[in-house]
Amino acid sequence: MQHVARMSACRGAMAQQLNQLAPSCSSSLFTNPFRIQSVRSFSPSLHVVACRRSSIRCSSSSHSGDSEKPAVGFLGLGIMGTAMATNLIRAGYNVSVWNRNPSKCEPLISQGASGGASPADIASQCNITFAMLADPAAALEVASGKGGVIHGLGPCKGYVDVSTVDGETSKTISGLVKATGASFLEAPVSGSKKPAEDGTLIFLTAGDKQLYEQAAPLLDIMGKSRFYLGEVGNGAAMKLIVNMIMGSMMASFSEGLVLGNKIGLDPNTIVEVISQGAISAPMFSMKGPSMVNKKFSPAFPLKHQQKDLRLALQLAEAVSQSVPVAASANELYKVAKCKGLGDQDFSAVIEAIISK
Ligand SMILES: NC(=O)C1=CN([C@@H]2O[C@H](COP(=O)(O)OP(=O)(O)OC[C@H]3O[C@@H](n4cnc5c(N)ncnc54)[C@H](OP(=O)(O)O)[C@@H]3O)[C@@H](O)[C@H]2O)C=CC1
Ligand SMILES: O=CCCC(=O)O
Repeated sequence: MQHVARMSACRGAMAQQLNQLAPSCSSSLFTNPFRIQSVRSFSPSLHVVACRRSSIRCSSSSHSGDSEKPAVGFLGLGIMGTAMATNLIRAGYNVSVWNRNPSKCEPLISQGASGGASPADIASQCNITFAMLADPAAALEVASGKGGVIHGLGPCKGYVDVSTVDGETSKTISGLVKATGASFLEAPVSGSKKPAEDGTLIFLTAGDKQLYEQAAPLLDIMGKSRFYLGEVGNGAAMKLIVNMIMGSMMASFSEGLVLGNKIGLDPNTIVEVISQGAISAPMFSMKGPSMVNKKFSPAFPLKHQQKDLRLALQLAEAVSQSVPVAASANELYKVAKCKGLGDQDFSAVIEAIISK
């Protein structure tokens, strides 16, 4: 992990140097919103064609006076936000935190973070503010409700929303943020509680390219790779497609375990057989043993997986695309939610199948 962190730091510094050399330009890299730029495939040639909007080029001094590091805000300290903010604190950043339920700020404050009275308060103190919130309603509330982020934002500030929301919500937040003169990046993540703790998330970003570059050293502390996908909405769409596939895979895996068990096969052996074949996936190997033991300690809460399937179905509906497998999986997650399993891990969807 230290190795990953060191490599990320080097990549960030290298990108920064190259960006200082970057000419003002237009490039086909930016005309195709789906062109991918990832840390794993970092190459100087990708960065030297980076366009920079000088109008939002600002100094990044922190409130502690450390001009090397921006002051960072973090809003939303659930399973993911707590782990991500912790990594920023451990990397030596001045981090200010806020959570709706303030008790979740305490462990971070005891590690050196500052607290804030509201999202606006945090945004006004910080250069870059991250938000990791439950769903579109929460993301909108924190961005623009009473005491919301936009009341503390302004020119030279950046807002990075890493929550999983739909593209329309993200575009609405982007518009509100940009109206203050601040810049906006959507950056939902692939990876769950453990990758968040280990700093190995995958960021799916879209929006202001300069903010992407400014936030890169922070993303590289929290993650192992990052993709820049162009216009706001593309990061959200990528995330929803990944989670649509994941939700269907988990439902199908659950069906196999339940059927196999019913006809007398050892479910642990099913997990082992799958792990050695072409359909092996880390998710099956990680979740299988605890599912067999009916242990659903939440890493990715089931209610969020159902939200993501719902948003993916809306995305498909908007372009008249049939997604019958995902639609069917969504029904199972709805049943599981009705059975009171919303706060359990999403692998608890197996309980919706067992009762059928
Ligand atoms: N867990 C995972 O594996 C992953 C989750 N995600 C996504 O990340 C986001 C967060 O997930 P996770 O950390 O697991 O979720 P949690 O349920 O653990 O945390 C949700 C956070 O949102 C806050 N929140 C909810 N509603 C509101 C509101 N109306 N106003 C202000 N704050 C609100 C909660 O505050 P409070 O504490 O006060 O309730 C909490 O801080 C979700 O969009 C999820 O889909 C993405 C990748 C992986
Ligand atoms: O949104 C949650 C994703 C969980 C994962 O990628 O393992």
